[in-house]
Amino acid sequence: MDDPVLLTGAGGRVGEAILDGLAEEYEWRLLLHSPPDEEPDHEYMIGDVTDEALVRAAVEGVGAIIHLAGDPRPEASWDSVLENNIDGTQKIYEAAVDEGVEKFVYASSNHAVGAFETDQRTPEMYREDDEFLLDGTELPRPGNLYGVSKATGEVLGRYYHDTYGIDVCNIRIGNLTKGHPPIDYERGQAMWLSYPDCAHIHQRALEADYDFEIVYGISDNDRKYYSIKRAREALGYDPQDNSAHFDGEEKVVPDS
Ligand SMILES: NC(=O)C1=CN([C@@H]2O[C@H](COP(=O)(O)OP(=O)(O)OC[C@H]3O[C@@H](n4cnc5c(N)ncnc54)[C@H](O)[C@@H]3O)[C@@H](O)[C@H]2O)C=CC1
Ligand SMILES: O=C1O[C@H](COP(=O)(O)O)[C@@H](O)[C@H](O)[C@H]1O
Repeated sequence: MDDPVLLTGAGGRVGEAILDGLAEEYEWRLLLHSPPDEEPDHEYMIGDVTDEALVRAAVEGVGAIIHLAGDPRPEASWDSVLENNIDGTQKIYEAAVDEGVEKFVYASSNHAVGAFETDQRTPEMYREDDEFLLDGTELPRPGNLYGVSKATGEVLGRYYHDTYGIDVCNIRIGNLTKGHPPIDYERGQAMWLSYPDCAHIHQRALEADYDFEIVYGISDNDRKYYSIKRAREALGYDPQDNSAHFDGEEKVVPDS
């Protein structure tokens, strides 16, 4: 990717993981919601993704967009996800297709399919010996309004891809936790995404050739109920981390 890459929501956790791993790899344009405490090392703009004029200025001249900005709280209200997640995502897509942006990488979520985790399946589905596996071809099944907004973002991508030809990769991110998997949280361990694997899957989404994809963004955890086969095949994703290699905060299985 030779053109600049717009990273919305750059001041958040996923943005931190991406910039930790890929700061030097691209010419970044960061979209921040509020003024940063420290001067970023990259070009940046400040504003809200629901501000059409700001969004058009942010998108001008970029070749790809990683769209993270939004309300990430599973308990977020309808008013908040409608404005920040759904309207904000539609405004970015509209500006992207008008600008001729090639690739749109969208931060979807495990919560777009959270209602597959039924009382009958849990907690067994979070364990290594359980065979239940979602692969991205299933219909969305959100368990909260935040999940509805993430599924809607995927559908917006489908529309903008089919109508305008923009390449779209929806990454259903699991549980991003820095340094080690979540502790005493089986579900979180099954869908852990390490910071390095988060940067890597986003780099692959910027580099790979595809049309429209829905993939799961988790590390190569022994416990898993999301398949990473499609991410491997479509993107060339090759995760290096596994929550089973940690005992609490300690990594107990060394890198091979
Ligand atoms: N952290 C995780 O484990 C997961 C995150 N995601 C998704 O990844 C994205 C980023 O999440 P995090 O980094 O964890 O959240 P975060 O809250 O740390 O970062 C989100 C950033 O977006 C900004 N933002 C929110 N509304 C905005 C608006 N209307 N205009 C401009 N900026 C706005 C916030 O100020 C914040 O800097 C979200 O879309 C979330 O749904 C999905 C699955 C898992
Ligand atoms: O989509 C998201 O998912 C992660 C993981 O979900 P959780 O139910 O295990 O907390 C969540 O932490 C993050 O805030 C959210 O945006």
